[in-house]
Amino acid sequence: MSAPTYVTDTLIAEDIDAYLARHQHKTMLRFITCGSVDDGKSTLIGRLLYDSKMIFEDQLAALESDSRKQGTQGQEIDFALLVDGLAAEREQGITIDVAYRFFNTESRKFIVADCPGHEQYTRNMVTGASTADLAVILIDARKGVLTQTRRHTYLCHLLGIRHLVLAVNKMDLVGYDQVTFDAIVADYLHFAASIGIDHFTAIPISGFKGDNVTAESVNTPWYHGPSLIEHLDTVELDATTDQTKPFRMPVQWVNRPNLDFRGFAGLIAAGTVKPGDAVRVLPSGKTSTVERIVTLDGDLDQAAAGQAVTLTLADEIDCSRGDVLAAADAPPEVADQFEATLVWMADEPLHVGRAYWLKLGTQTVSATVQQPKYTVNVNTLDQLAAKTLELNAIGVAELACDKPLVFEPYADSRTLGGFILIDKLSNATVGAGMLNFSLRRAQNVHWQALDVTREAHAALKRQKPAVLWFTGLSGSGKSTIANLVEKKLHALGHHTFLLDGDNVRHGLNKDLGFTEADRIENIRRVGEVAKLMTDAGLIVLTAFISPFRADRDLARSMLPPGEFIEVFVDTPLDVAEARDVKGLYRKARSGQLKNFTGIDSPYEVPHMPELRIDTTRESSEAAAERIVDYVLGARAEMWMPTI
Ligand SMILES: Nc1ncnc2c1ncn2[C@@H]1O[C@H](COP(=O)(O)OS(=O)(=O)O)[C@@H](OP(=O)(O)O)[C@H]1O
Ligand SMILES: Nc1ncnc2c1ncn2[C@@H]1O[C@H](COP(=O)(O)OP(=O)(O)O)[C@@H](O)[C@H]1O
Repeated sequence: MSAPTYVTDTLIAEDIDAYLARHQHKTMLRFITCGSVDDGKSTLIGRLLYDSKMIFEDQLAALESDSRKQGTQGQEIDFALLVDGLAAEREQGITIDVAYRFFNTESRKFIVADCPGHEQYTRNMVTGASTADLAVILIDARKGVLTQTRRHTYLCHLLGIRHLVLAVNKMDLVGYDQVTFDAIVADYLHFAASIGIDHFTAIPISGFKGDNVTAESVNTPWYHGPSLIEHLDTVELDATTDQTKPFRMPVQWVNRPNLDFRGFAGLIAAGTVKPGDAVRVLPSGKTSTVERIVTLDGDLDQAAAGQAVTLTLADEIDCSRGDVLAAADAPPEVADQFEATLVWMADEPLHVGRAYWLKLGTQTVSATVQQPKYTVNVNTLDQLAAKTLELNAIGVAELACDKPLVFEPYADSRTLGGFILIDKLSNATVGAGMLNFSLRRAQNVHWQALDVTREAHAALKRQKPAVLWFTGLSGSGKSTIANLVEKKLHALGHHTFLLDGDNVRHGLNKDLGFTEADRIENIRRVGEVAKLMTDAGLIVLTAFISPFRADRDLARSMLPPGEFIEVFVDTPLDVAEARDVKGLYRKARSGQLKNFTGIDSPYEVPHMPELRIDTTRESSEAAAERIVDYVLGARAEMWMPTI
């Protein structure tokens, strides 16, 4: 095989338009390099960049002088310096973030993600691997297959990378010995097969000397396969494979410049599409026919996976951002409960039962994750029992969404099976996940349409249902005020029910304690019960500390707008502690009671409660009056009962 010719120009050397024009016909391969510092990952990438002349002259000059200064490779160029951009990283000798580099050959453009090798950077590696077509797993020929080789391979496989290259590096240091190479390959083959990998390409290389990297090496006459760059240049791309699958296009946005044109724009995730093809809009299931395929360069007769297009349909059907257009006869599934594999990416662990935003392509829903079925020890691949997922943990759990998702298992489609979880308050990405399958549960349990509706229940009681959600520290006055409010409402002929923390914890929630996870579950259940009670037409009062904002917000989200009234009983800690109605603060201070709210367990104050009661200024009686006025006042006037 002859080595591909490199493109020798650099970006600054020519006009950007000419550059783009010259490269636009090229296909793109995204790949990731895995291995630890000592395996020579940065050196290898540095060499690929250097040999493809994708380094600017000023960088080159700096590189040569840096190489001499650091003296890591004698008088020779240390390619790793080119890649290990961060100063801290150079000092520590580790690659800490995902760095993306670009280079190209005559036929392909490449984006390489240089991912850190250490276990504490699993999340970074997952980020890089999730979009890669190929992974280069580097092994030091002197060391062979190590724990981290197995970990990286497992992660790459988990993240759906179909092409694996086992680059046995530093062959120069083992005298280019074939026996060493063969033994490593046999060892790796054994492991790869055990986790379901059926093929990989093994190449003996020296990133430092250049053997089999960008050209065949004379030092390995026993090796007859391609050099690394030849392999990267010819390996089949995911987009090519995806074209043979049924058509799918998540709708990115609806293009409606005037009344005569309505197009659905998106990136085709799989398959091909032609005018005249029957398509189905999901989740609604409505069908239509493709009329035109519009692009900036004019209409197309056909488009395929990887292309960004705008489709117009023959019928005026509902379709908006987040919907998926698919082949009418082979649509993806729609479901709201799944088993998924999750990678936890936040310092704060997963909160079982808490609602997160789940973003899958253009679809966003609210989702809760259940206790993991197990987590995977990424070094031994053992499955372990776990209550939650900590930073960098990988686990399998069930999750439930508040709305159906159009999806495919991740193994079939990264686009329709891969998702991220976002913390609703901080907006930070806390996890990444892969949908494994839908749970039939959701499909077989249908909402039962009740003849006596919630409106009918409420109308008979002549009241607008509501949840008065009292929140505040222990001893703040929640129970006292809620009791008074209930008495007043009752006296006025209203149908009410008070759910009190102490009482519910003796029955429905007697299995729960005061850990963060248990409090989340406590509030989730109370939210569900309160919602059912409003369905029955009641005015519900709840008196729980409910210390976490996200959980109160979840309870709020279960109800129609205006029905959830958050009452923040705002009593400073020192005042509540001085009252110490139940003697619990004293116990907490003396260490007899752990996880006590305000002492060694947090309380997140509401940002925008409907009502705030400062019990140091307002008597319980006055507060109760004010709350009753609010519930029966402006809110109620707007409401006319209908049966
Ligand atoms: N560790 C710890 N922290 C806080 N509270 C404790 C704890 N242990 C027992 N108790 C008693 O339980 C009551 C709070 O239960 P809640 O269900 O309201 O708590 S939470 O909403 O789940 O946080 C609370 O009642 P109130 O004082 O009425 O708030 C306490 O009496
Ligand atoms: N303005 C007020 N509102 C409510 N409670 C008050 C007020 N002032 C003093 N208290 C006293 O504070 C204590 C609150 O206890 P409790 O209602 O059981 O609180 P929580 O249910 O929040 O734990 C009661 O002893 C109550 O008499």
